[in-house]
Amino acid sequence: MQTRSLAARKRIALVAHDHKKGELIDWAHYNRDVLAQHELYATGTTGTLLERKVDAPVHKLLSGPLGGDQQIGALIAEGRIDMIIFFWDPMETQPHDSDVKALIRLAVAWNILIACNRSTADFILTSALMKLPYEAQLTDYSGYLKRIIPE
Ligand SMILES: O=C(CO)COP(=O)(O)O
Repeated sequence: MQTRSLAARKRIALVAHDHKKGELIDWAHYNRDVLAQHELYATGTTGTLLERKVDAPVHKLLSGPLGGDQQIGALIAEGRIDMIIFFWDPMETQPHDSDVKALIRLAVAWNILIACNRSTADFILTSALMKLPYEAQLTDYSGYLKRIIPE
């Protein structure tokens, strides 16, 4: 079984759509002491707002619609993100809906922790595993990679 090792210090990506930014920033401020123990990433606008409320450095990527969601997806595929807190807006279509879907898909494909609402984020952040190393089991894609493509 292939696994991915998560260190005690997790690499967490935080992302929120515009109507959900207030909720995410409020949640992050409330949990700032715990979040400061981890390595934080965020899409551009979310990251700028976060830095003011969380006493910790934030790796800011591009704004979501300009490629930030895809950058997080790439980091997931490279094994460089452990967890996403993604407060996406269920009441509004986004110009980059395909990117949002792709990001959620990669999180599932790579068995990444993902919270899409505040309650789930609360349960994840208060898990005893947040302070411990963890071996995440990965789906075996070798059959897919070795599939025969007729020439
Ligand atoms: O659109 C987003 C996620 O899909 C968030 O991007 P921003 O944080 O740059 O607003």
